[in-house]
Amino acid sequence: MSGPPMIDGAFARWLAAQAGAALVGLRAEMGFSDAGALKAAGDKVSHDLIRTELAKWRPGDGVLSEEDEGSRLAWAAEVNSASVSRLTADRVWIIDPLDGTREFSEQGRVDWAVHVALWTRHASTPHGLVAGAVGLPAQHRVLGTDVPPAYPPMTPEAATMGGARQLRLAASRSRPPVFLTDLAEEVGAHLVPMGSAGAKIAAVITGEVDAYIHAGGQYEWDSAAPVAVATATGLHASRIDGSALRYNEADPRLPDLLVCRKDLASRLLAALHRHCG
Ligand SMILES: Nc1ncnc2c1ncn2[C@@H]1O[C@H](COP(=O)(O)O)[C@@H](OP(=O)(O)O)[C@H]1O
Ligand SMILES: [Mg+2]
Repeated sequence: MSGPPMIDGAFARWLAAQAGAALVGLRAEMGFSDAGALKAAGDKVSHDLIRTELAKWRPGDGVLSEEDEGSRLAWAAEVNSASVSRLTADRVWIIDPLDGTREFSEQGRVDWAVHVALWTRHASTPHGLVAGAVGLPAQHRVLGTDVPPAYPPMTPEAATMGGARQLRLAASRSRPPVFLTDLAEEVGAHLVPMGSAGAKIAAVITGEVDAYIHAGGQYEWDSAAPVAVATATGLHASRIDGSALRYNEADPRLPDLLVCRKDLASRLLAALHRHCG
């Protein structure tokens, strides 16, 4: 019997591709006249598909999903954390079935993504992410830890900061951190507004932008898969105070992060310290 790949990284890529194809089909079928209906259907179709395949092919693993009330409310007072199975599981899939839901509902936009990451309790890295894939269906690509992309090229202009080419900082289209305009001016950068944390981190991975800074709110599922791929590629990924990103915590809120090439990390962290430390 043929099935999806056995190896977790390749399985994550397969799952992201399956969900991506379903989402592309949904956009074609529903059109863009009712954005609210398209967003709701996109979240549901992708979540149901990923949940079904995980239950079938990885039945013993835990799941933390944006669309799953049970895992989402693990920190809330009314939920007994002992009853949340992912908190005692050794392997937990952290998924965002549709990241950049808003952009998904806008015709022509390609900055939306499917996130599939695997966290394990005994991983050797602080973030604990051992596999991951970021599907970018409208860009016809999936980035994954199974075949980590090449480290992005470093141009001499970017290395000198303030040289001929300005640094490019990806930022949320709809909720950029309030300090980011001042910070960008200070480090000689210009902002590149984009939807979806996955699409922005993918843009750092491919070298389209030099860094992604976010603050003010996000959850583990918004960054787990893209951070897994970014770090497999050798990029820097941390909280904006430089501390480690941690996943499968009882409280899945993970409100800020910096992803960039390693050569830029200390300068951007110093600037972040000045602007919001
Ligand atoms: N202040 C905030 N609070 C909570 N979530 C936020 C947030 N800012 C961004 N996000 C989430 O991070 C993802 C990327 O956001 P953005 O496109 O603005 O960069 C989106 O995920 P979803 O599309 O999965 O909801 C969005 O909901
Ligand atoms: Mg998201």
